[in-house]
Amino acid sequence: MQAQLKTQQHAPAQVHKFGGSSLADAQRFAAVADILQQQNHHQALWVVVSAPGDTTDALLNITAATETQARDIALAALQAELTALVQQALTADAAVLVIKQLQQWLAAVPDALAKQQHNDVLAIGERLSALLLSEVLKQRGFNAAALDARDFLRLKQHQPDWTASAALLTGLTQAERIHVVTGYIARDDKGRSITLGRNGSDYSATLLGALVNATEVTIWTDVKAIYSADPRKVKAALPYSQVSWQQACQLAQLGNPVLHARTLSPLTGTATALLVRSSYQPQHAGCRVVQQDTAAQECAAQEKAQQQGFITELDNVTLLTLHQDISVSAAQLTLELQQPVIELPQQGDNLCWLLPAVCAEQALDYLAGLNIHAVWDTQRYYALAWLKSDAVAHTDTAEQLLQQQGVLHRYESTQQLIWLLAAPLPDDALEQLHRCLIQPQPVLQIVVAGTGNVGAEFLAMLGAQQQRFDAKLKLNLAAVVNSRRAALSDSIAVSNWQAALAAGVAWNAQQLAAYLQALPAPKVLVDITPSREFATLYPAVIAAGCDIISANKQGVTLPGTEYQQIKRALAQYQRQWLSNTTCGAGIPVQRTLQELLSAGDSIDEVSGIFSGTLSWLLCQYDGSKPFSEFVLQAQQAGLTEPDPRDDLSGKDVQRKLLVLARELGLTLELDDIALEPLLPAGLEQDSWQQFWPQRATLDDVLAQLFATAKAAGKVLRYVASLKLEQGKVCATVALKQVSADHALAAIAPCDNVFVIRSLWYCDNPLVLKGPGAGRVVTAGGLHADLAQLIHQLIGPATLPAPLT
Ligand SMILES: NC(=O)C1=CN([C@@H]2O[C@H](COP(=O)(O)OP(=O)(O)OC[C@H]3O[C@@H](n4cnc5c(N)ncnc54)[C@H](O)[C@@H]3O)[C@@H](O)[C@H]2O)C=CC1
Ligand SMILES: N[C@@H](CC=O)C(=O)O
Repeated sequence: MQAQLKTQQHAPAQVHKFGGSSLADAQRFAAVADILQQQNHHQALWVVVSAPGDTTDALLNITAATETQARDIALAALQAELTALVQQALTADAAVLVIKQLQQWLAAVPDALAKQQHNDVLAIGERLSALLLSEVLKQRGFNAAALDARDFLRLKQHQPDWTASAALLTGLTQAERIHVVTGYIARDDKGRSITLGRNGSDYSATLLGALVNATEVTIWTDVKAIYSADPRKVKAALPYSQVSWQQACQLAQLGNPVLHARTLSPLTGTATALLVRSSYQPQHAGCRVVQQDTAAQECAAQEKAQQQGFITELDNVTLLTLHQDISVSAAQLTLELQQPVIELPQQGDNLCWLLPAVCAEQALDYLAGLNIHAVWDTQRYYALAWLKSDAVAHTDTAEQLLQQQGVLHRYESTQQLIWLLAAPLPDDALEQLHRCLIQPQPVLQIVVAGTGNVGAEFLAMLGAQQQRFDAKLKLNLAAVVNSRRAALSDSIAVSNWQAALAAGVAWNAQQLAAYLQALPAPKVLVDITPSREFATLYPAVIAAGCDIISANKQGVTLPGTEYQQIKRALAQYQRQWLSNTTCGAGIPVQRTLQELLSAGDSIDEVSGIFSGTLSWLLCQYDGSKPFSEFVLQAQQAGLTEPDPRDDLSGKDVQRKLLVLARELGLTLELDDIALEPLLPAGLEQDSWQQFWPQRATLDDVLAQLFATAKAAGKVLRYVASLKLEQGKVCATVALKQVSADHALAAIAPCDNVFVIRSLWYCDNPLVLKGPGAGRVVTAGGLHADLAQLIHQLIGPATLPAPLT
């Protein structure tokens, strides 16, 4: 039947469902309108709404009131509350009409109750939400109208009557209109109002999704994902960004509160995607329940599903034992009771069903009506179910833990394990169990931006790092990005990153931020690009919960206001930014300065050779061939900046000096550092390709400088200096001639030298020396930063045994 319905719908459609908490007050109505405004309006937009806040509970109390006076007081209180909501959400003119309508509905309540039409009373909450939201949307200029689901949605013995519903809906649909539909209510085949029970509005949304053949149905709620366990109890619960349809069905059967079996049923086997998103955090991409309608999707979803486990709990449940030859299934009883009924793996000849104790008597009555005899075990249990994953091979520790808590029954199938206990697990035991069953090791999500010289080397080393830390922590490569593409695939095999990137997509900043948001913490972005534009994304990256490791010097040298903005974001979100490779590549110069300062030393001067490229060039150049040929050689060895003129102009050294100045807490800008470039003026213009034909000018200047120095018995060195004297800062970057016995003369090509003078290192300075550029040392330095983050997660490193 659903296949026929699809052919009646032409325009692609989306359904968005908002629950009571998403519509609790006027601000929430405005937030919902904001969300709808941002949707793709080329698709027909259908909205399904629950009653505002606790309105349904208030209406249930009114229907249950036994005294007229108590009922009227409750009605008056509800009217006052809802009137205030309407007045706050709408302009005065629009509010008048809605309030008048509300008054009419509430005035009709006593009569409806007298006629036992309780469901008509319960419908008032959803009717108000639909009317109010459609008016809010109209105020924003949209063509919107409220639609009472009872005008088209028909159910016969709990089952949707697709033919009748589709025919009625066709007559009510208007093109280019946002239809705001009441959730939770429908009519039966006799035309009576019915309610759809617990989470009925979610069911309304998926029924509507099937009727209009929606491409997506989004359930907007107050959680941003489907979690591996209840995130209110288990802090380390993992928010999954995708679950398979099969997993969602199993979770629903186990009574998971996010999605219910009935919600899933109208869309099972269709092409409609189901999303769970938070209306409080609409920037999160949420969780997608994936239909497995293509081989590729099925494969990817299954692979993922095998790695994702879940723990769900049900308190106050009881057992029904039935003979196996019965004509009704647990799924049918679930529909009848609108409560989860879990069929336990069979042990012996009988069937065993687990269900909430509150509805046990109702279940027995229903079964008795079908002449089915069931035995009720009146013991109340706490049930803990584990939906298995391939990530966990054995459960010994979990079993031991649960035995200590007193397991009464245990049921296992290939996909699930259910334990019944006498009392709920304390939260710390649940946390421990989560560690055993869901995440035996913490996972650090790593996103790598930049796959050039250094980036490719970093990725090449990552496989070995994964193995080194394997026993304690999983390093998951969650994305690889370069200037053209992004592989945003949750889990990329490190050996396969090139292929993953080649199959990746063009990306933009918003997509990347949303992807980072959705990744479970802890997560780190490693910036190995040379891009200033990329560095400006840091505040959004930090807001998405990522730590940052950067080799990119652009972020650490942004103008003070932008740099401070990043620092503020780090403080706000309590994240870290490690940037040791931005100066001296793998040499731990910033770390040394940090340690000295934190121990109470005060730094007076940092000077020396900060450029590996220039150090290499000036050590290697002997006048035998043009200087530019050495530059090419350095570039090919991966020593230079992507554009080597960044080195030759001294700009790169100027940046490094600023990095160290900021490390010392100085509020310097790049222009505060006097710069004497090696590159003749004018040659820094245009592209590297345009520069190349003009290289003779550079070659001539260097030949002359070299000859002069040689004649004086000296060598050329490009020297940076940062001096702090009586509160004054003097920062310079310049070419120097130094004599052969000078400390900066006796270096190996590519060496950096950092000479640190301080209160404690006064007459005899502290000197750090070693290769300051190159793929391997820089990628190694990035891994040193990464290791620092890792050790914060898993504890300090175990050092190798001392040499004997
Ligand atoms: N080569 C060295 O010895 C050292 C390099 N560094 C720094 O490492 C960084 C990378 O250097 P290389 O690997 O040599 O550069 P590269 O030019 O070989 O690679 C740069 C990578 O960044 C990507 N990229 C550029 N703009 C991007 C953007 N806006 N968004 C995303 N990706 C972008 C490119 O597609 C490329 O994959 C630079 O910032 C450099 O200053 C730092 C210390 C030492
Ligand atoms: N070109 C740079 C590379 C590292 O930052 C340098 O050698 O200074």
